[in-house]
Amino acid sequence: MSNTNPLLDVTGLTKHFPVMGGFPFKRKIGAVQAVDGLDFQVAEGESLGLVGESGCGKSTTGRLITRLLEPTGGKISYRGQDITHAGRKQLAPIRSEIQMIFQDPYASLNPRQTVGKIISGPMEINGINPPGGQENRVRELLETVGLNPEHYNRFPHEFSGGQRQRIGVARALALSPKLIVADEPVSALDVSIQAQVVNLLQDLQRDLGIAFVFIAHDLAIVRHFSQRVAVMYLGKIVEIANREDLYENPRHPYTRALLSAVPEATADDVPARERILLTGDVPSPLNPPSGCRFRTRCWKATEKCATEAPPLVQVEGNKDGHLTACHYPETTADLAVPAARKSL
Ligand SMILES: Nc1ncnc2c1ncn2[C@@H]1O[C@H](COP(=O)(O)OP(=O)(O)OP(=O)(O)O)[C@@H](O)[C@H]1O
Repeated sequence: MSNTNPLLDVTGLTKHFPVMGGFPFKRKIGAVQAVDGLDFQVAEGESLGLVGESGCGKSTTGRLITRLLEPTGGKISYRGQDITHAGRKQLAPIRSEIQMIFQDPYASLNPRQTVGKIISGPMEINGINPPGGQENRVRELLETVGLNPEHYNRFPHEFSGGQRQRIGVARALALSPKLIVADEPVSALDVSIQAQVVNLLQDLQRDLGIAFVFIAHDLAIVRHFSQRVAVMYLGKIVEIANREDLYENPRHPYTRALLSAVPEATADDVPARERILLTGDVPSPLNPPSGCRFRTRCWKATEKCATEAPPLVQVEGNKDGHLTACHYPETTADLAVPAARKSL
């Protein structure tokens, strides 16, 4: 990706949710460090996958980018404009360009509104009357997402999960966005339907040049969709790289462990990737480990990992934006042999 004029430029993005307690007067007794100092860019028309286990801060990141949440720190620039703390008025023209698709196609559509009303909603709110009228545009959008335009007057409960997600996609397209944040858009769908919706999003990215931040807990889904992938762990990006580099040469032990859980078809003479089972739970973001946050589950951790947080830096010998945050990144030699695990 070109780093000149990214569509979205995020630096040091942080969101800490205050935790209140105490009696009789409630006061702040701590903070959930949901997102803690993220740096990444998204180029025009590019798809970035954001991957990690439940609770690592993916949805919070999506909501910060779309400014549904107010950041605690850091900076969000959209087309060179600082929108970190932009008010309603400054955000108005940008709101139409950045849209979100949600995980649950059942909860995200108003059951009392017709499909036509749901999809034209964003046009209505923004006072946009396209040439040919709103109804015409909605019918076009239904076709774009692979639904019959005759569905215009029907209600969400008349549709399957996959069809409902297509309606959600049509609504996101209504204002011709430049960037769509798709938050686990297929994880609530049957496996047989997931690929169809991913293919639809892929077509939109290619044909309409829309950039995507595609949030998923599953590296397998992101693999076919994203040109670049960022792996998150406990509020931090631990590795970010082009798709090929990330899947073929993971440098962070956590990425390697996540990838080892992705089923793969191998030829008879190629050994299957060794499965790395991480022990222990993800620590609480209320009180994350010192130094490297992954160290309590990492087979390579040393004293240094407990005292020094590793910065996200360029992988040695790689000039193409492959970054990792690890004091002891995996080497090509490491990847050839099973990970030696040790308890900490
Ligand atoms: N409004 C909130 N108030 C307090 N804590 C929150 C709030 N929203 C999220 N969190 C916490 O922030 C952390 C990150 O949550 P987030 O939903 O961003 O993670 P995620 O990676 O998207 O997980 P999932 O895949 O389960 O949605 C979690 O510990 C979560 O409990």
